[in-house]
Amino acid sequence: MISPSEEGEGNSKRKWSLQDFEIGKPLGKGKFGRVYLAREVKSKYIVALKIIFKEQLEKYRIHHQLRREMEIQTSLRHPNILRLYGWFHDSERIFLILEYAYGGELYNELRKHGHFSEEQAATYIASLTTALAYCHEKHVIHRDIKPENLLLDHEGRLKIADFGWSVQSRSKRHTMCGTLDYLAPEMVENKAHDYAVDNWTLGILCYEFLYGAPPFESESQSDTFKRIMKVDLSFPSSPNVSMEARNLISRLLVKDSSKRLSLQKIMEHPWIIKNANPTGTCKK
Ligand SMILES: Nc1ncnc2c1ncn2[C@@H]1O[C@H](COP(=O)(O)OP(=O)(O)OP(=O)(O)O)[C@@H](O)[C@H]1O
Repeated sequence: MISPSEEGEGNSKRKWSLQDFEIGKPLGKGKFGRVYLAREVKSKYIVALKIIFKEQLEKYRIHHQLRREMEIQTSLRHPNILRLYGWFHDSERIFLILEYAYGGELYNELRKHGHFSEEQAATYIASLTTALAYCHEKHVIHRDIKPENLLLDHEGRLKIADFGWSVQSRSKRHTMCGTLDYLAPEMVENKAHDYAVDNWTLGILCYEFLYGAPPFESESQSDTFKRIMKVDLSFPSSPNVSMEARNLISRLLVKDSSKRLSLQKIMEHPWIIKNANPTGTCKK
């Protein structure tokens, strides 16, 4: 079966419309739209159709952001990045034709189990690392990697979704964005930042995957802020978390962004080598 994109390159040759799809059950609701399971009539290919109301985009003045998100996501081809096959619109709505992630949000898995095993956590971190290396090669910094933006396919393979906050750039950035818990010190302080912000986030996620909560979580935003700035990191005693895992986390949560472990070094780290499943799949 061919995917909608293989019929024509992106949106340039193939013009999609609502008639090309049978709409199925709702998959979820976001801030700006709803997502439905859908099937392309001709190929019977299953996709997720995200519907965004133009009125909402105008109200929140995010049409430029969405356009950027769509352009970035259509240009990326990686097994751990959710495909955006194309888009179309009518007078009121914009429709995004997305790869369907059968396993839903990684966040739900994490909440259901409390934390992941070392094998699962390492597999997700390795998947994220290869996907980010690919993004960085293309000069894309994601900047909003958090469990809610990570989906799972039918084999438990991680897919990065939601490029709303990502930027395509060769220079250091200054914009403030994202949820505080996952932000690197240079972003909290609004200093210039570069690709190493994603490496910090990998450290945060690795901690959260293994312990069930992000490391600097606090009662208030200002306390989280202070803890990030101090890199106030502690490891609760847990029989499930090895010394090697803690070593990797400590080498990513480093204030000086130039001293953080590189993506290549993450892939060579003993904890990843020992625990990550090379197929990238995780059976529950
Ligand atoms: N491609 C997909 N495959 C399966 N489920 C999806 C897919 N995309 C979204 N979903 C589900 O639909 C829900 C809403 O997605 P959506 O992207 O609109 O919300 P969001 O991630 O909260 O983003 P935003 O904050 O930008 O609105 C998600 O929580 C997810 O469970």
